Amino acid sequence: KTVAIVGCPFRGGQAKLGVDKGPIHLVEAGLPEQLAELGWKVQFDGHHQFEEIPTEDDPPIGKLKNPRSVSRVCQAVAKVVGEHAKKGQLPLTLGGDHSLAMGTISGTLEKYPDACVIWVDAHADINTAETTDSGNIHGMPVSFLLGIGPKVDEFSWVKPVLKPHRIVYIGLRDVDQGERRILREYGIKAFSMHEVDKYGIGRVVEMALDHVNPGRKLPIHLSFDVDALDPTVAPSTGTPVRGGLTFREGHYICEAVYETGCLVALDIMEVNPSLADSESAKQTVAVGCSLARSALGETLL
Ligand SMILES: N[C@@]1(C(=O)O)CN(C[C@@H]2CCCCN2)C[C@@H]1CCC[B-](O)(O)O
Ligand SMILES: [Mn+2]
Ligand SMILES: [Mn+2]
Ligand SMILES: [Mn+2]
Repeated sequence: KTVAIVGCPFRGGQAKLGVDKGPIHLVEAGLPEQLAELGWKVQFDGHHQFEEIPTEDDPPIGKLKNPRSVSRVCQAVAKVVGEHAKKGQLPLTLGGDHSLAMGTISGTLEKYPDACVIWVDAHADINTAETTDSGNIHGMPVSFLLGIGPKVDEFSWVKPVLKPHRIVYIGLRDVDQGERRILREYGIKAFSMHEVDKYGIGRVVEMALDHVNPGRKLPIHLSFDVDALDPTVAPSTGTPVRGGLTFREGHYICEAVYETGCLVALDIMEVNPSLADSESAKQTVAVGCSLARSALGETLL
């Protein structure tokens, strides 16, 4: 089985510099070799060069920042991920900020229209053009994929391919008021850190899978924002929030998803190597690599 590494050096979905360097740090930490070690055939065509749209040519649309750049890059990513998936490969997208998931999940669902999404994150990333406060599109990908909220012409290419009962969240602990309303209104299942504490990660993952993939027959797209982990575990990320998943809880999710045998696509997002001292940056890059390995079959015994 081939894993196709899609390096996406992109930061337009948010304001901090450095998250576009995530892919190169993950690759230079040896991720391709580590996956080959696990027995994967590894295809890595080099990092995608997204031609930048100069800021002066990409003014906000309403509150949305860098809309043309985000749209163009995500459309390119959707095409690349879709192509790899159609070839029967497993696309592993390395971010880059989480707005990229508009592209990755669009690509996956083109090949696997009935795929379900497991979204591991401190945040719901489900703000609409109306509910967003920041205007940072990395806080919005899920709303575009569901086709909810006011239409934004620039993003008309994003088809409403995702259904509310086909996504489940694990790790939420910083959800805006508007997002809380949307989660309730659409009946979207979310296991916050409260549920992780209450039931333990084993039961939470089982309940999450039972919700979106009851017979374990549907393909799974795992979209992992490293800020789901506690900042002591993954410090070098753009929007850290205290009280997150432990190292083991994060890896357990990946191991359990791999065990289903249903994984068809994986995103490791929001590693920003330039946000902390080099030790913390290295630690965060190393966690990104180990999460990917666990989701792709690495076991402890
Ligand atoms: N909901 C957010 C948005 O900007 O829309 C607001 N939040 C930051 C904000 C800081 C002040 C207290 C409330 N939270 C970040 C989140 C997006 C995270 C995107 B991800 O990809 O990193 O998950
Ligand atoms: Mn996110
Ligand atoms: Mn997040
Ligand atoms: Mn983040």
